[in-house]
This record gives sequence, C-alpha cells and structure tokens, in this order.
Amino acid sequence: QPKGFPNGPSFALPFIGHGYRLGNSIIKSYHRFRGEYGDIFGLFLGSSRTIILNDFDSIQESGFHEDFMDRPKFLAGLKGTLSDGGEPGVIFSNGKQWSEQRRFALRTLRDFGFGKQKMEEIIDDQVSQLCSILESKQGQPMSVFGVFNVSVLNGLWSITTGQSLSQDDPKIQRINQLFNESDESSASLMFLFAILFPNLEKLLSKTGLWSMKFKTAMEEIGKVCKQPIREHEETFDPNNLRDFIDTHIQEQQNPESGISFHGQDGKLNLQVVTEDLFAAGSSTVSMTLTWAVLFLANYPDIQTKIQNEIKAVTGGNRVPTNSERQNMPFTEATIHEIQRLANIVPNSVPREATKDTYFRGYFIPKGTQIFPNLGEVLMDPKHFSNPSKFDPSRYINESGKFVPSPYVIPFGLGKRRCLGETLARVELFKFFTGLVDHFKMKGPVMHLSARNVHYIHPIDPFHLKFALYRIQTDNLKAFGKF
Ligand code: HEM
Repeated sequence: QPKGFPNGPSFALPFIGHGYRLGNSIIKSYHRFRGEYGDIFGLFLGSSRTIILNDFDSIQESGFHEDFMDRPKFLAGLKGTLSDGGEPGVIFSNGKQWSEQRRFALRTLRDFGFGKQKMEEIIDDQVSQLCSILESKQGQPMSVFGVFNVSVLNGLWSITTGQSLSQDDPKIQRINQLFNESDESSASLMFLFAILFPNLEKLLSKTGLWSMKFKTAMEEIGKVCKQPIREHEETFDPNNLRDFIDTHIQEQQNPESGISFHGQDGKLNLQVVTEDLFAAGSSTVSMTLTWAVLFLANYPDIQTKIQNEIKAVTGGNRVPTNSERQNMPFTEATIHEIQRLANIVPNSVPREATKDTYFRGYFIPKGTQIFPNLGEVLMDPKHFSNPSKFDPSRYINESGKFVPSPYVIPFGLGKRRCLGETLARVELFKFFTGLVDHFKMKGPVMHLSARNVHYIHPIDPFHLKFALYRIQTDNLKAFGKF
C-alpha cells in the first residue's frame, strides 16, 4: 500500500486480494480487523484498493467529504449510459446528474400526494391486504420468509405508476420473482467472480455457458418498468399529475429543469430512477419487517406492551395513523431497536475517492473504494451498553419519551444517505403496527443470540431462511378495513 495509507492485513493475492482472509462472514472478519488495525483499516477486495470505516465519526465525516461522493464504477454500463458516458439513475450515478435526479426524487417522495392518493393511504391498503392474507391462514404455522415482499413492491408500484395491483397480479409476482433471483444471485460466490472478472463473465454469457442471474433479472425488471412509462408518456396531462412517473415527465418538459432531464438522457434517467426505487426500496423494507417478526416472536412481553400502546392511542378500534407515532414512544423505540440489530445494509453502499486526497491523517489514493461499516457502529459498546441485547427501553428517558440514538444509522450518513428514509419509516411503522394489532406472533425460541443474528448477512436469503424457522400467527382480532 502507498505510504500513509491505513494499515490492514498483509499478503494480498493476485485477483482475489484479501478475499481469502474474510472467512465465511465479512462482518465478523471486519470486526476482527478493527480490533487489530483500528477504526480505519485498508485492504484489497479483489483488485480494488479499499478502506473500511468502522466508527461513527469517520463514517459521518466521509459522508460529507467532497472527494468521496462518487459510487465506484464496478457495475458501470449495466443500465445504459448517458450522453456524457455517465451512469443514469441515482444509486450508481455521479456528479451533477446524480445531484439533480436525487434532489428530484427526494422532493417528489417528500411531497408525495397525487390526487386523492396519499402515501399513507397506499401503504394502508397494502397492510390491509396482507393482514387478510395472513388471517386466511387461520393461525396455522407458516413461514414468514418472503411474506412482505409483494406488499412492499405493490406499494412502490402504486407510488411510481399510480396503479394499484392485487397481491396475485402476475406483473407484481414476476417482479418479486426477479428480485428474489437477483438477491440470491448477488449473495453468491459467482457474483463476486463476475465482478472480479467482468470480461470472462461477458465471454461466458455470450457463449451461453453461464450468465449472471443478477444481470438478466435486472434487465427484465427494466423491461417491466418500461411499459408503464410508455403508457404515461402517451396519456400525460400536465394538469393532472398522477404519480412519480408523471412528475418526472413534467420535469423533462420543463425548459428550466436540469440537464439530466433533457432529451434521451431524461428518458433513460426516468427508467433507471424508477428501477432504483424498486431495487433499493423493496428487500430493505421487507427484510426489516421479517426480522421484526422474528424479534417479536421471541419477546412476547414486548409484543403485549406494543399492543397496549396501540389500544391506548386508538381506543382499540382502528390502527394508528403515522402522525400518532409521536404518542407511541415504546413502539418507536422497538422499531429503532429492530433496525439497529437487523443491520440490513451492514457495509452500506460503497463510494470511491475521485482524486488523491487526505482523510483523518491518512493518504487515500484516487480510485480507492470506501465502505462505511454501519454494522460496527450499530453494535459499538461505546454507544450501546450490552449491544447484543434486544432492549427497546434503552431509548426511553425518565419521562417516558422516545429519544432516538444518533448512532442508530441503518440509513447511512452524509450526502448520499438513503433517499427513501421517509418512505421506509412510514412503511415500517404502518406494517409493524398493523401486524402487532392483528396477530400474536409466536415462534420457536430463537437459539441465535442477537449478536449472531447481527452477524448473519441480512439480505442473504439463504441465511435468513435458516434463521427464521416458522412463525405462528394467532388471530387476535380483525376489524373494519383492518
Ligand atoms: C429499511 C429500509 C432501508 C434501509 C435500511 C436503507 C438503507 C440504505 C443505505 C445504507 C443506503 C446507502 C447510503 C450511503 O451510500 O451513504 C441507501 C441508499 C439508497 N436508498 Fe435506501 N434503505 C431503505 C429503504 C429505502 C427505500 C424505501 C427507498 C426508496 C423507495 C430507498 C432508496 C435508496 C436510494 C435511491 C439510495 C441511493 C442514494 C444515493 O446514492 O444518493 N431506500 N439506503
């Protein structure tokens, strides 16, 4: 490594770098390296020079460091290329076009409300459909793995396209299947292989010997998203903006809008931003909810406490509204604690140094990948006493108020922090209270300690399936729409 670069493990091998030192859990290995080399350590992931940031202060500072704003180019060109050669969309885009599309998407999601369709109503509808499906199981043991996927996807479909689909609609079922395939593929060794050796991957897929499922799934998701965009372009009415897609089309027609909305670039950006919302906003929310069920099933007292809190706020004949959250400190605290321990995006999304630079006294050469290791902060004993313990009461002060911890950072920190945080928080609250209000969740006692749960790669479906066993739902009550 160059002089002044953060210390880290020695002996990187050609092509795989320190891959051979990571064992079967990257999360555990990083924890060990932090103990050996300190809060910031360096290593080679494949042939990419990388630094891993493991403490709150460095993650926060890096989030605002102007030389660390870009995403790495390893999936470059996957979703098409803009006229300046850049990446479209938000997740993997960079520079001016990233900031324009991000600002637009943030604003549109924040002010969301098209016609009579408010965001909360869309989510309520999904919660209600899901509860009916679970009720139809009549308390029989069932696996909750994947149960939330379609509801969350359906909500996103409504927000982006304005169409409300039923749970068994073939389109939404297909998107769900494709995302499952792409999640499984991106958790596999072959995915790593394809990223390390892109040319070989291209050759294999051209000859039909092997193709990266992640890529084919994402391509098909792209095609599915194209259809409603085409329909919206044909029926667009500037006086009646129906949804996210319409709002983007309006921006494309506005001569004063940013350059990334103009011409073919504008069309490609709409396509990829829509896909990005699906890609970033589906399994993150549904996996968090799945972990929520796992924790609730293992802590029946907490379940009862939340049921009582819901009853106290609503009088027991409806589910709470999003604005009633402030009167439900224990529910808020429990969701906060679930997000801390579920650790859904443990290493966040990587960024890249755009030039040779200095960070906290270290020299960081251009092209270095930066991974904010959020999981280390979420479990840091400096910030959480007995961090392995599932304990929502740690966020409740003496006067019974919910006090969120600044160190619970599942959405990341800085200028590229999660764009869908507001939506995710509403979804988590609505699905969570809807479920607890309807069902008593029981499951086999979790033999895994919270620390072990934390170490399982949360979006690796095989591991989660292994951890979840079966959860039994007992019908408590069903009223009105809910
Ligand atoms: C529990 C749910 C969620 C979690 C834990 C989560 C977490 C994250 C994290 C850690 C990042 C990377 C931040 C960084 O690079 O600093 C991210 C980025 C992003 N998230 Fe989320 N997310 C969630 C839900 C959502 C939802 C619902 C949406 C949208 C519908 C969304 C859209 C995005 C997008 C577009 C980015 C890229 C932002 C950028 O590069 O500027 N996420 N998310």
